[in-house]
Amino acid sequence: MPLLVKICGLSTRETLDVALEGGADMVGFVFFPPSPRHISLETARELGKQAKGRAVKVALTVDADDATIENIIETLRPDILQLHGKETTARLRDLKQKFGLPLMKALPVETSADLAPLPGYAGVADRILFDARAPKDATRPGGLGAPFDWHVLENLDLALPYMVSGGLNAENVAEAVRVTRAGGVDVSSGVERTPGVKDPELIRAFIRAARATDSTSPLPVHGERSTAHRAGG
Ligand SMILES: O=C(O)c1ccccc1NCC(=O)[C@H](O)[C@H](O)COP(=O)(O)O
Repeated sequence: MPLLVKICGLSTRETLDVALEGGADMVGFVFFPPSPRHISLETARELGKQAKGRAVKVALTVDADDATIENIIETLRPDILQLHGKETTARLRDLKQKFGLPLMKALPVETSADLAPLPGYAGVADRILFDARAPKDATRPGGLGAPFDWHVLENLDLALPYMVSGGLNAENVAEAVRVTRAGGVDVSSGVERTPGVKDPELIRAFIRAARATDSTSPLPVHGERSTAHRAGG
């Protein structure tokens, strides 16, 4: 099954179009004011219309309250919510009940000890995103362009679909997939010129490199790699 490719932190019509034309399965929009990729609700409405039906729309939030999520849903019309903060399993259950959207929980990874919360999340999340744990003094919990040790996931046996992110780029994405056997990859910094400024050529190169793993990977993949466009979750 083909690898799912997500381009995150899109904020302009032009770069969103490059990602969609390039064949991204998922496009991510950041709603976190301290981030250089944060978009307004007005922009969300515009980009949401542009991406509709062409890729899975992912709304990324960090410990957002209900009102914020409600506004995002009303404007972007996301297919899935990416939770990139310290959201608990109880909060996931609550969000699922209130908004009825598939949930992707981002899990910060540095060592294998970071996988301990997985069984709890596996009961309520629709997929997991393994991302590099941000340094303590970071201004945001993700989108920092730093990889984690992919070998931490080497022996992972997870029934849930999962994706990997953190410092990916066109050069290292094949190795990340080989080691982690993830069903999807997610990139932001690796397709940018400077934080928040996406580069069309880097987006195209990343999607090409990720797609190339489909024909080269001899290993079974553990993450879901199929109906993202339809299901979103
Ligand atoms: O992108 C941000 O600014 C951001 C802010 C707050 C939480 C998460 C954020 N980004 C997450 C992502 O874009 C990806 O899911 C992932 O972390 C990959 O980031 P990168 O290492 O930059 O490729």
